[in-house]
Amino acid sequence: MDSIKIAHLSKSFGQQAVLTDINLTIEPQTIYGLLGRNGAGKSTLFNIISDRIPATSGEVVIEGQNNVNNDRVLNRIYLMGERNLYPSRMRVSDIFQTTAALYGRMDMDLVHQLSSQFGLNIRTRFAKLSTGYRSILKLIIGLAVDVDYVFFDEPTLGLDANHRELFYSALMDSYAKRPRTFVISTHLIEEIANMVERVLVLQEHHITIDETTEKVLNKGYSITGPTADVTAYTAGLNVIGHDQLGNLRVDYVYGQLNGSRPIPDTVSISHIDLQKLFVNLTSQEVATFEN
Ligand SMILES: Nc1ncnc2c1ncn2[C@@H]1O[C@H](COP(=O)(O)OP(=O)(O)OP(=O)(O)O)[C@@H](O)[C@H]1O
Repeated sequence: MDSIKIAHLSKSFGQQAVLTDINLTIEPQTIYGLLGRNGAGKSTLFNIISDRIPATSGEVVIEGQNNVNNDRVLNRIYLMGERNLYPSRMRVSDIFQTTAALYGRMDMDLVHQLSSQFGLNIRTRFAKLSTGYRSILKLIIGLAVDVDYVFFDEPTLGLDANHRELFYSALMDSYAKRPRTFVISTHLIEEIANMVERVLVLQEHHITIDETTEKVLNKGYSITGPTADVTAYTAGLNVIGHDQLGNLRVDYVYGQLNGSRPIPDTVSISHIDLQKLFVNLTSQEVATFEN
């Protein structure tokens, strides 16, 4: 099994640049979280990888071959996108059958098991499904179709908390049985933080972070204490944001702390969660991304 290599990929819509010179390797058998603020270009990236829209320049190479109009390699990937591609009068059961025929391989036992667990009536016509059940239909396909790369674009849109939990556990079960790559784009960062092995952050048209989740979390710190002590301690560090409450200040740092600098008794240091880290990294006008 090969990787997906994205080289010098750029995409503009008219005058608006969305992706600029993206270089990225998506490895086999890895669960990724793709994080980016609204409008950052996550769906655009997914749509180009799956050849639903053309890139302005650059290329996507899947298992050694350029993806454009290449059914052989496009058949190795599945994109669960935002768009609803199915005819409104089509029944759920027919959508499953059609997709199975298109890809050649689908775990129909899993389809029926998940349909029953999610309470999805397979006799229903697509048009009659609620937003949540449209997501459920598409995520069942994403879990059951036998491909090497699955791209989930906002997979839990409209799902209640119970169904989101069910999806996460079904994904982990499926991954354990047949390891393959899942790239999950979501704004519910903390819900996927424990599942994802690598974190990708898309910001300012670029991939600014491509690291293991463990490394990313190890580099995120909050430094809390009286303002003067905190700012003295964090001077020269990569401070990505701060909170202020009266004289109490929290500086958020991404990267190395200064090991030789003594920590004042008044200051406490702890790691921060992925969501807090992401919010601070992407709330700046111009962020810096030190290693
Ligand atoms: N077909 C299109 N024509 C013109 N502009 C587009 C088109 N598709 C996307 N865009 C623009 O490209 C930018 C990126 O959109 P995209 O949907 O890829 O972002 P996203 O990161 O998936 O956002 P969100 O998290 O809000 O879903 C947005 O400014 C959007 O308006």
